[in-house]
Amino acid sequence: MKPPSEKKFPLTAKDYKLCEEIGEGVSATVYKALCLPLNESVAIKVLDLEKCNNDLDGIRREVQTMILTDHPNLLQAHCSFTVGHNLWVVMPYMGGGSCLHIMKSAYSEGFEEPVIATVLCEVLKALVYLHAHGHIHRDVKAGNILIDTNGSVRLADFGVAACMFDTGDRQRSRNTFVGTPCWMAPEVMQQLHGYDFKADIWSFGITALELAHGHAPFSKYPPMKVLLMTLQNAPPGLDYERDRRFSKSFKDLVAACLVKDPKKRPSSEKLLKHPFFKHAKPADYLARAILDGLSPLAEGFRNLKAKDAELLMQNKSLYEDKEHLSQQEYIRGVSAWNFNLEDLRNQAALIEDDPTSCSEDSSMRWKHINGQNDLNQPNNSSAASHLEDELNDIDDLEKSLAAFPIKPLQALKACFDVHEDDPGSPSSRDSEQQSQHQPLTTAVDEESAKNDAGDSRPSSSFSCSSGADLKRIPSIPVLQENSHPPKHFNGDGDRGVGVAGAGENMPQRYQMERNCSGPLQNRQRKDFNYSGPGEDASEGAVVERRGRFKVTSADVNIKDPVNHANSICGGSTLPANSNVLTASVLQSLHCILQHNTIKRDGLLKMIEFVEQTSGNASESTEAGVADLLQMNSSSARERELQAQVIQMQQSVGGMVEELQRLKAKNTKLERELFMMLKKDDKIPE
Ligand SMILES: Nc1ncnc2c1ncn2[C@@H]1O[C@H](COP(=O)(O)OP(=O)(O)OP(=O)(O)O)[C@@H](O)[C@H]1O
Repeated sequence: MKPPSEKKFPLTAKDYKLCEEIGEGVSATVYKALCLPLNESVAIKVLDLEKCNNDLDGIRREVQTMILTDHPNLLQAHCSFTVGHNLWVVMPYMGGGSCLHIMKSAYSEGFEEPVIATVLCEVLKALVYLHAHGHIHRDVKAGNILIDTNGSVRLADFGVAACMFDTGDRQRSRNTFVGTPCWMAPEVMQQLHGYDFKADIWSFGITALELAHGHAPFSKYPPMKVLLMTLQNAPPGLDYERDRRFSKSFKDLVAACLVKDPKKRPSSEKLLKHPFFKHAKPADYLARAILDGLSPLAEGFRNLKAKDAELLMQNKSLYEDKEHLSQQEYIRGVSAWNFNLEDLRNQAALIEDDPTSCSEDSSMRWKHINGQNDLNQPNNSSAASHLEDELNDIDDLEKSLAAFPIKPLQALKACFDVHEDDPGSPSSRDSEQQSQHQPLTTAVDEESAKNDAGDSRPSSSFSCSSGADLKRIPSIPVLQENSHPPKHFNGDGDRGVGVAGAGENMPQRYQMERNCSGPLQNRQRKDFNYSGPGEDASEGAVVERRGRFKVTSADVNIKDPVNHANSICGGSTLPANSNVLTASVLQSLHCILQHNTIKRDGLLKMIEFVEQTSGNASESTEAGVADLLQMNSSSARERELQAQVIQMQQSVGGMVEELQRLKAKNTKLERELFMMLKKDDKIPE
């Protein structure tokens, strides 16, 4: 319970003087301000209720939680009120800014271990308090860890906090998809059985990695990829060469938090007893260790923004291509994005449409498929390398199909249907079942991932939608006035609320455009070509976007080994040294034959799989299929799955046609070869 506030913060905009911009989030801009009657510096978070994607409940919950909580490590709001269509949340000013801000300003490689231990220990105390009071924070990350000039640490941003005691409709919110993808626990992504405070422990572990490296794992990837990697890969950790500088206890702590099964993660209370926190130091240590020498917050923020702008301009002149530019913005901004379901859907739609190949580590795959590596030798004909590419495509295809019935996809489908909030969503299959389909893992290159992450704070908002029903928000009371603080903190968000203040002018916003740089489809399109190494060791495959959602034969025509071989042996004249030619053609033909055999096998497997998936639904005892059947037959999800099966069947048809075409070419080539050999035989005569 929070004691009544001694100070009464005014509830009208005219009592505050907005100064510089000090931060920008997905849905808000934060200003340093002066509370005139109290002559006190404050931070004011200005949320545009018309633009932001939050619902009224979410906003109200954030502010209520911020006001009601009372813990030295939680950022408590002084008060809030509406100003026109904006909500102003008045908070203590934290002069050091967020850990993310500090890292971007001066510690792009992350902090030293004692700093990390100190920060995390304070954050964990806040989590212990929140969890004990029935709250899940749901957005623990460096951007939400604020540091004051004296080094004190507070966890901020209750924008997505949920109450574990909620029931009924509000409980449903814990079966929905909230948070920022890189920090999001697998069970939050899956939404199969809801989640609890252990989701914060996962985010806490990711935050530990973020503080250690300067960026969160997978932060360079688009949200969809982050989802798939989080669900399918081994949890990230401090396992790399560059992590040698960290102690065993730190590595242990991270490993304890980043366990996929939430039941196996420790509670916040238990975690606080972890030996790692013996390294934690008093707050003033932080002030000395990381704040000394940093420029004032507003100036630092301006510099970062200018850097961002410069980078964007550079990219613009480099690429001139808007889509590519959007990609760059996207990559830089991903760590600050809140997850937006609509965009995820858009990404999924894009995945279905995008025919570009995204092959990875092709040589590995070739070996995997072919069981030999001779074609990878440098001397081999280019036909062979084309073949290799094609084989990779087939492998993608097989991999995609093999992965189709497993849990992550179901989970993602569940995500798309989030609004249905289906409690009977398909239950998961174990990862062991995945493993039988898992193709070879890609080699990892964390350093390159790190370099690519860019880590510049975006100037951006990603998901601004006008949200028709939000129009009513300003007319609805938002927050209990701080002049009547609640007597009890019982975790119930349904308290009476009051509105104060209205219609004051907003200051001129920093004229930098926010990052609403077009629909995600456009941003993503080129990124799909990215085939760089993943950041973390994988227990399963890094999922190919294209293959995961739609199997097409589109790529088969891109590099046609048969045509290539044709170009070697075709034409009306024969080279002088026909024996050499014959040998090379023979080699090519051998490759083609081999390729066709493998392709045929791939097709057979695919046909078999599609038949199984579509044909035995009624009798299947397989968990995934049975789970699907539990769903209402008229559900949108089932229809979607059926549509996918049909799509796959069509793809199979396409592949069969393609195979026939290749076979015909093959026969023609064989005939030509035969003729050539015959001709060769005649030469001595
Ligand atoms: N009280 C504060 N004092 C100082 N700086 C702050 C304060 N609150 C926020 N900031 C700065 O503003 C940035 C944006 O904060 P904000 O809470 O608006 O994020 P958000 O909109 O919730 O974004 P996200 O969704 O990414 O968490 C923070 O990362 C921090 O650098």
